[in-house]
Amino acid sequence: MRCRPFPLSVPRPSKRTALPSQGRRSIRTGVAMANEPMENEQGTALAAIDAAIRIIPDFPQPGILFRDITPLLADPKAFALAQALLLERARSFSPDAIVAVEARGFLFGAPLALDLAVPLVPVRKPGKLPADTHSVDYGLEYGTDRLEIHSDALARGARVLLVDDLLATGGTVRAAADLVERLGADVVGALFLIELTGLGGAERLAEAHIGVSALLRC
Ligand SMILES: O=P(O)(O)OC[C@H]1O[C@H](OP(=O)(O)OP(=O)(O)O)[C@H](O)[C@@H]1O
Ligand SMILES: Nc1ncnc2[nH]cnc12
Repeated sequence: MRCRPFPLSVPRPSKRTALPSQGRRSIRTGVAMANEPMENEQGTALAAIDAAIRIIPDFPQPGILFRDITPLLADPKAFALAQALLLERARSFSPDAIVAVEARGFLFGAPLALDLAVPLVPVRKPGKLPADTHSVDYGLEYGTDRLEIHSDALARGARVLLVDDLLATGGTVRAAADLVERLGADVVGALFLIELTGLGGAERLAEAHIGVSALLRC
């Protein structure tokens, strides 16, 4: 395994809040389980997810080790495992809305919003959203960019879970959090497939009081 599994850093849903459909289910089959040891099954699933992520050196520029999720997307079993584990974590935040960041964040955020039956709100690159927007500039591991959100996308006080594929410097999700807060909603956490450690992302989000959960740490 090239990345380390990142254990649950948020409380599991309590029996009180768990719906019948939220009970423990086999990651492989989706079937409810009685006493199977969750940790071993998670470890196996995380190893399969990790194995489906390809590392491309020097993309998009020299010195960057690019984590390519396209083999994961092309492997329905590994993709389903990743979504099942992300869903378990997402539930524990009890979000009212999922805010997902263009483009790769959409791939993981959209199925989570459907499974949780909460609104999906896209945060997009500039010039893509047709109605009135708020925008913010931010820095990337490789370059700078701007993000936008529709001004009417979130209710004031909504509990928002931010979703993206990967946390590097934290600039993207910090910018998305700024947009959410400008709309008067509350960021309850940030969920990732991969956290790259050593780039200060989790620390940067902690400064903004945003807790991070990720399936893999690299
Ligand atoms: O933590 P950070 O340093 O901000 O980096 C992480 C962001 O970088 C990547 O997106 P990218 O901007 O490359 O866009 P894409 O999803 O459209 O490929 C990735 O999907 C995250 O959104
Ligand atoms: N190293 C990396 N691999 C994939 N996506 C990224 N986004 C920012 N840094 C990245």
